Amino acid sequence: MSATPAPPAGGQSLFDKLWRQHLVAELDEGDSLVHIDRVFLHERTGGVALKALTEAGHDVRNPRLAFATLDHIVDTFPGRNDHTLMPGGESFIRITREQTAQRGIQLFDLGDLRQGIVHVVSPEQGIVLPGATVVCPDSHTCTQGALGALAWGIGSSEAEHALATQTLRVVKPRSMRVTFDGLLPHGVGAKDMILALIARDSASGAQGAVVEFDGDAVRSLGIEARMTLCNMAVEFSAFTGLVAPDEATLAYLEGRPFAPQGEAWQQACSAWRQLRSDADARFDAETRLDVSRLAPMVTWGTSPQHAVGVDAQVPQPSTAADAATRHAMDKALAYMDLRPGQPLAGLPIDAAFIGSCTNSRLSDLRAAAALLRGRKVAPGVKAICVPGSTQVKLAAEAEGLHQVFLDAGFDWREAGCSMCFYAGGESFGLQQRVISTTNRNFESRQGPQTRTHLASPVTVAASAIAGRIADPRGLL
Ligand SMILES: CC(C)[C@H](C(=O)O)[C@@H](O)C(=O)O
Ligand code: SF4
Repeated sequence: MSATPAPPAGGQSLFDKLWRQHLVAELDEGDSLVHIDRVFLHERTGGVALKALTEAGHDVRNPRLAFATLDHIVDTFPGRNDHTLMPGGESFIRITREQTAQRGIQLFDLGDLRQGIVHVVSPEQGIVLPGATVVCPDSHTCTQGALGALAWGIGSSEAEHALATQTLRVVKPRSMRVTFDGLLPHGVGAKDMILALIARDSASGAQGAVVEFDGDAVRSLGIEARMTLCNMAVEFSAFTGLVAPDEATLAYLEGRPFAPQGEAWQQACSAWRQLRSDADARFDAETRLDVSRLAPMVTWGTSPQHAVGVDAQVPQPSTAADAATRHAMDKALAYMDLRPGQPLAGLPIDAAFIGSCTNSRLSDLRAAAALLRGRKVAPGVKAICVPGSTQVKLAAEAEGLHQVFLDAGFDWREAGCSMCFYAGGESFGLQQRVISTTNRNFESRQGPQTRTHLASPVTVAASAIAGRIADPRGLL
């Protein structure tokens, strides 16, 4: 172990600054010990981590800095109770309740108005804050980087370490900046931006880097849309994603239950206004993407990198750069039951899903509802809307959005992950074709042999009405 070196003058990225602020010590073998400001847990992985900690005889270092929610396997059916469709799922719920109660950790349980998907409720409650380090045993923790935090997904044993010590051992990741230039066309949003980036640079494009998203197109996104952008950083193989906080971030956080109040709020704002990359910051990698002519994006295959504009055709594996890519494309097309050169628009769908930590916030539901108002889901299409949190659900209901979804023919559910992730219970059915606002289109992700097409909320809404993959632009 050695003393922390003096900070280099200038040239620091936001990530460098956050890293330095949290560095406790440099350890051997290139590891660093970093302070962890918040640990968030959910019932699928968090209860197990707490139980292991109990069995090992360790205390939770600071229970007030740990939070838990029920989201992954709980039912989302209206009038739900503790029942879950996941075989054996009740034990995950029970263990999470027992362990959080024993440890004095706040749990956002069913019936608690703060319940919802972990990455939706953490910003909503003001638990994640600019400049904070936040970890959760869940890969989409990167979502929370949208607030200017260093937030990343960890494994269960790391969660135990973080709970017991309020620190983690980490090898400092490399850094990358992605600048989105231009202004987004009407009907095109954050989901399309991130799918376009991953499609262009591949699902391994970030190679474990902390990716800072910047540029005019990012600055003009609302905070919830920035969460959509950061949510899929992990699908780009990033360590995490983040956006430097600005006045919009501060306005979003002001008055949230766990955000600082009064004098402490003013002090926090002064510190947060310093959180940005220096003009001469150096990154290990840099790339840019102009969004001014971007089309709504839809995936055709089984990786988020298999995405094209909704007005484009399924690509030809014969044009792939190498044999491995060609083979992967052939396999994806066989799974998806598609032919090279086939137009994506017009492809009949069986189901439409609006939800998940990618696209289930109030702004997502408003955008979809604006398109659905006065229209009906095509006959034979199963359409489901699952708000990301109980707060989102209540806010949507207060605006009458639930009625728009119900009138159109959508199910209106309780908050949770639901069919974003097949937990062994509810699914769309064998080989059903689903257009979905989620973040993963892997084989069987939404149920056995389900064929998932990822898209934005407006593209999913337009497709639900058409009964086929459809371009939302003419309908907005
Ligand atoms: C179950 C959980 C560990 C998992 C994750 O880490 O992301 C899930 O949230 C997912 O989206 O696949
Ligand atoms: S909504 Fe989906 S991606 Fe997000 S945490 Fe839940 S299962 Fe994972």
